[in-house]
Formats: sequence, C-alpha cells, structure tokens
Amino acid sequence: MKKIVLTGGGTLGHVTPHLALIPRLKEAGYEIHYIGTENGMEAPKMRAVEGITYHAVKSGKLRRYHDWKNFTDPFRVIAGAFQSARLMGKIKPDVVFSKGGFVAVPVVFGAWLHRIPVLCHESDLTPGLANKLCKPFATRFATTFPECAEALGAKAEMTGTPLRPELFHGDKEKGLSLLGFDGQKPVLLMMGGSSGAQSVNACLRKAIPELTLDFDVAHICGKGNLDAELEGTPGYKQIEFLDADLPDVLACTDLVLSRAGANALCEFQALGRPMLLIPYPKGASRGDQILNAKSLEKRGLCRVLLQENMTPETMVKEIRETWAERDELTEALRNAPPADGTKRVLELIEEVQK
Ligand SMILES: CC(=O)N[C@H]1[C@@H](OP(=O)(O)OP(=O)(O)OC[C@H]2O[C@@H](n3ccc(=O)[nH]c3=O)[C@H](O)[C@@H]2O)O[C@H](CO)[C@@H](O)[C@@H]1O
Repeated sequence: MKKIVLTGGGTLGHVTPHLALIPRLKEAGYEIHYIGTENGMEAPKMRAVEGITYHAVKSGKLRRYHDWKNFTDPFRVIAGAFQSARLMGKIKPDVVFSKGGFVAVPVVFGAWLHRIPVLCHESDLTPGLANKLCKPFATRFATTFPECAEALGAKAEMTGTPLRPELFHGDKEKGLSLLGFDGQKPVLLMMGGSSGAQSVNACLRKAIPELTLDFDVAHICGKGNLDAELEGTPGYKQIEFLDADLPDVLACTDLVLSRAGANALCEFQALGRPMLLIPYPKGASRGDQILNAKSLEKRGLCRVLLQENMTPETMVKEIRETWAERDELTEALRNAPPADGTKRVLELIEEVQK
C-alpha cells in the first residue's frame, strides 16, 4: 500500500484543501498520515477525519509582533525538524504533500533528509515565508495564482486550489431554514477568515439597519464574536462558524462580503457568487490578501473595498454597487479559468514520485 504524509497548518486555509484531496487519495489506495501541531486549527479538524493517522510535532510561528515566544520558537522548530525526520523514517511515505504554514517547514526538511519527494502548494499570490523556506527541499510546487507560479520559477505550476466537492452540493432551502430567512430578499453572506474579522464585523453591524432594507444578512463572525445585543434582529443572523452546514448556506447566498483569504476566494469564484472583498490590511499581515483581491479585481471577477476606506456608509454603498453589477460579475466568473485544482494536484502527487 502506498503511503502519503499530508502537512500544513496554522489557520484553516492551510487545512481545507487537504479535506478536498483525502477522499480521492483514499480511493487511490493511499494510507494517509497527517503531521501537524498539537494546538493549531488543523489538529481538531484532522483528528476528526476517519482513517487518518495524526502525528503532532513541535513547531514555531512567525509573529509580526513582540512575544517572548519569538525567542523560544527557533528551538521548537529545530526540535520539530528532528521529530519530523524521525517520523519520516518510521512512516516511510512514498510522497509528502505540504500546504504550507509554519508547521510544514520541519516536515518538508525532514522529508528531504530521507529523499522523499515533496509537492508543496501555495494558495496566495506571493509565496509565504514557510513555502519560501521549503523551496530548496521541494520536488515541485503547485500554486493557485499564475503570478505565484512565475515567482517560484521552474519547479512551479499553476493548478488552482483543491476545493471540497461538498461545497457545490448544498441545499438552498435547508440554508434558508437554517438562517431563519424566507427567501423574499436576496441573501448577503459575510465571511471573515477562519478566525473571523473583527473590524469588518464591527463595521457591518453598524450598517445592519441600512443593509436589512434590501438584504437578509448572514454573518459568519468567528468564534467568540457573537454580539448578544443584536440577537433576534429581523433579517440578521450571526453564526460563529459553519462546518457541515456551510454548503447549504452557500447555496442560498446571492452576494458575498468577505476577507480575501485565498481559499475562500477560490470557493466563491468556483461557485460563481458576486463578491465584494475587504482584504486583511498590510501590517497586520504580509499584505497577501490585498494582492489576492487586486488580482481578481483586475480580471473583473470581484469588487474591492480597502479597509482604510471602510466606513458603514462606504460599505453599504459598495455592497449596493456590487449587487447592481451582479450579472457582469457572475458572467466574468463563469468565463474565468476553473478555480478547482483537485484533479491537477492529484496528478502532480503521482508525478513527483516518478
Ligand atoms: C489572517 C491570515 O493570515 N489569513 C490567511 C489565511 O486565511 P484563512 O485560513 O483565514 O482563510 P481562507 O479563506 O484561506 O480559508 C478559510 C477556510 O475556512 C473555511 N470556513 C470559513 C468559515 C466557516 O465558517 N467555515 C469554513 O469552513 C472556508 O470555506 C475556507 O476553506 O490563509 C490564507 C491562505 O494561505 C491566506 O490567503 C490568508 O491571508
């Protein structure tokens, strides 16, 4: 039986593409192992998947702020590299697929020490630090954006992102009933990243009286971000996070307001939903979301509102304009290259082993 090690973590964006690949890898007869951290978002998500062996290793984190852990993390990364190398020797996989994120670095290095072929995937328009560090040890690179494949050079190819097939099979009526909406008004879905989006949450809440004149608003606000005062507001439903119900809610969504995390973007793109994006600002992050959003905007696939220009008034105005342009946006999305990279990534997983 062939064996594959999957790795990646930190936020959910480094995890959901694996969920798209796992059923197909099982069909292809792979024994599947996942190497992640003890406490990252990948741990509960992957431990819940049947038929996968989860291995936790030590890992560091790149922080853009002062934290005492910045001094201890390099030692954790080194410890993680030794743990990963040992695991590679024990599991002896035929191939490793890495989605990036800080946990992937020691795993990819460990694979290289054992001469195990590695396919890395980068979701953003520019390679993240973890993937840059992994580059010398990777056999091939798959990317979501053409700009990123170009930046990574000969090893890289634009494939799109593996997307979970269940996202395309939601039930509109179930979605409406879950949200408590009657389907009379168009549904506006606000989705932050996997950890929510505090400033967009606050701005959206101020705009709710105006927005609910035209839309029913479903608001995925992130864990711990519910606003008790707004519970029961007609036409407004807050949800911390959606798991199995996400496809149904997507099926009843007419318009999307979102951060510009690469995976969410590809999902909305593949579903053909008109979107207004408010990318996570530079400084708070490496600015990749601004580049992701601008790349789509340049191709006429979305509208963008920068956070520095975001007020409840500009948000309402931009949402109305995006709604007015919905037919053009949907048509452009329909004509864009397919965002789902599942098939090509599976082919590359085979190719790197030859
Ligand atoms: C703050 C930060 O550093 N964000 C980065 C992180 O995004 P982050 O992981 O937050 O966001 P992404 O949009 O890439 O992925 C979120 C994933 O979570 C899923 N989801 C979300 C909400 C929910 O209720 N249920 C659910 O299943 C989405 O469908 C999607 O698959 O990784 C992305 C990919 O490298 C980057 O582009 C982002 O800049």
